[in-house]
Amino acid sequence: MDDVRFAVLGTGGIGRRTLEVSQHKDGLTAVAACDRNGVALDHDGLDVEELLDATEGNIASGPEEDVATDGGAAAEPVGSTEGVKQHGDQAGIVASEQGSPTETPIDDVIAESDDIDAVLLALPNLEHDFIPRVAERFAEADYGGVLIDVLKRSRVIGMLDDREDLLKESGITFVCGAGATPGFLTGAAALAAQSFVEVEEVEIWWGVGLKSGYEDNRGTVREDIAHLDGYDIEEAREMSEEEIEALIDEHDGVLEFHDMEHADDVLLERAGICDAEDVHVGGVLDVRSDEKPTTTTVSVTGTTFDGETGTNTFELDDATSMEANVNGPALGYLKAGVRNNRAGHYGVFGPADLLPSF
Ligand SMILES: NC(=O)c1ccc[n+]([C@@H]2O[C@H](COP(=O)([O-])OP(=O)(O)OC[C@H]3O[C@@H](n4cnc5c(N)ncnc54)[C@H](O)[C@@H]3O)[C@@H](O)[C@H]2O)c1
Repeated sequence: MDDVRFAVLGTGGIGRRTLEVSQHKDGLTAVAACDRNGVALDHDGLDVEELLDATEGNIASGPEEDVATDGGAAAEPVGSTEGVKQHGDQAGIVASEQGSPTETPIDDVIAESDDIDAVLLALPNLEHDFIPRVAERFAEADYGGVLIDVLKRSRVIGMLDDREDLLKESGITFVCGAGATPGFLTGAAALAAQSFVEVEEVEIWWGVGLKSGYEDNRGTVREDIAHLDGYDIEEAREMSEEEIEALIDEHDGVLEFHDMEHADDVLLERAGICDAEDVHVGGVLDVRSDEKPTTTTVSVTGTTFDGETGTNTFELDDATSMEANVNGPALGYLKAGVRNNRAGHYGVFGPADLLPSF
């Protein structure tokens, strides 16, 4: 496992950090990266430092309305720059000396995918079928490697399962929901459940302090707003940057979420650990402080074989940031995906499927 060549689709808040964290992990070489405007490719390995410097404060983020909803090439960007955070001359990857502008960034990576072991999809998920459709395009091109996403919404997992035959035929190992929650914390719940023969409830409660990362994570914040009472995904997608700022002001920078539609539920159910309805996810996001507003915990309550009822709790240190807890696990799951792919295990896998079975 010392020769994993990987690509990142989307170099926003998450994708950039994945590239950065990968430099601290063994055996990972970034060979391709793209955003909505450009692509950087080098099979000998990208100069990650240069790419990060060029895109610092210069992410081609933005609302999803400029991503077409039908399949194929139409899913490429169509040029709107509304909401794009662009402090340099050019937005995103094209500001790097390794980047080239393109109308077809994802297809450009697919064209090179014979020499790529794994592709992390750090793309927005405001169009729920966007990531499944991207997976389909890789399968149609006969890609035989790992695809991995960090998406959050439960309903997307079914859309991936619907495409499992196509993915298997192509030799793709798709690891879904492999960020922090779902991802890291789903895996923690799967481990914590091992004491029990019956799991009654899984409670995930997260805290994120995002002051210094706020600019870089506006895509994620927009998606989270859709989970607030009175909001849905369409409204969140259509909100202007000013409306988002006004909403954040109203809450003094602190947003609290309950009963979020996070795929930890279906991912734990498909691994046989508990019913999706017994999984509850909520948390607190503070965009004005780097301190976590609350400690992130996963509590799994269940009954042991000898009739005891107990709660196993997994707690993250407040010193570990959201970026550390999304990207470390995403790359860890990516490596686990490559191990499985090389062993001929194809199809759709959740984080809990890569851990001890229940
Ligand atoms: N599971 C977790 O714990 C977790 C945590 C945080 C974020 N996320 C998810 O990560 C994803 C990315 O979030 P982010 O904050 O990095 O978003 P972002 O808006 O900062 O970045 C998105 C990137 O995708 C690119 N992009 C958009 N449309 C594209 C297209 N058609 N072709 C090529 N590139 C395109 C953009 O240019 C940008 O580089 C979101 O779906 C978010 O929900 C998951």
